Amino acid sequence: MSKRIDAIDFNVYYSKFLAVEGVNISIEPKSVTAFIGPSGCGKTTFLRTLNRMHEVIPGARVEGKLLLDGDDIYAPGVDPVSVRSTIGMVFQRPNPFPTMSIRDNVLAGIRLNGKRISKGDADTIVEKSLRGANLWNEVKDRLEKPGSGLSGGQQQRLCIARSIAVEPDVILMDEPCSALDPISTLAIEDLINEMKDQYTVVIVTHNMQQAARVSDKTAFFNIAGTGKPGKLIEYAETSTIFSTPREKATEDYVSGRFG
Ligand SMILES: Nc1ncnc2c1ncn2[C@@H]1O[C@H](COP(=O)(O)OP(=O)(O)OP(=O)(O)O)[C@@H](O)[C@H]1O
Repeated sequence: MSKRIDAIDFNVYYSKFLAVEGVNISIEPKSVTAFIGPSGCGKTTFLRTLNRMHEVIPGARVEGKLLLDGDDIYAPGVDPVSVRSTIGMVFQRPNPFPTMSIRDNVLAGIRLNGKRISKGDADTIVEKSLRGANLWNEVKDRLEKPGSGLSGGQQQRLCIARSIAVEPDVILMDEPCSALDPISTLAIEDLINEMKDQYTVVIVTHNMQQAARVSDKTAFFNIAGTGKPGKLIEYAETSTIFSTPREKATEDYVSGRFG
């Protein structure tokens, strides 16, 4: 089930360094939201706070509220591991477990959560997840072969299959196409378009055309200078951000004048 995310007066620190300051944003369910902005403005940092991945870094912490359908994921007593199975993540470089079979890669998240499942249920999940990641037809005859034998684009779709196998509500993607060729990139973009029927999708991208192609809403982050915190400058419908943004900095960035 797709869920809504609300960040309220949200600050993100690496020890004493305030990396992202004062974010207020509401991310809609069943939609794709893109985070754009120049290098170092905190896109990845903020993305990683959305499923509590940020806090695995020693000294890293947050302030403010982060609500998933109204429930604060940072409230005392909330288990970060369960947050991460509800809010999945796909990384820049495809990272399937190299020696594991394609089938076991899809099931890895479920097994990590300690769930016991029958062979029949596992078969169903593997097929459904691989179909959901548009990979089934390409791998159905070699499910027992290692995941590392796939092309880069196929490996990334395998990682997407692995993240949807645990039936998350939200999928976070950190530049999921940056290591891929243009054809594989288009395959992933098509997939992102389909995924929003079921999930809340948030994607960090450096590629402006990609943001324009795949996202419903776009958040532009910026940074005033080295050592300064990144801030959310403007958040609106993607078509507005790319045609008639409210802020000059947004216009300069999307028209390629800086960044
Ligand atoms: N592990 C870390 N420890 C300390 N500071 C960090 C760490 N990771 C990132 N930072 C700092 O936090 C700020 C935001 O970095 P972040 O990687 O989130 O930006 P970004 O917008 O995603 O950049 P890019 O587009 O280059 O990936 C930067 O000043 C960066 O140096």
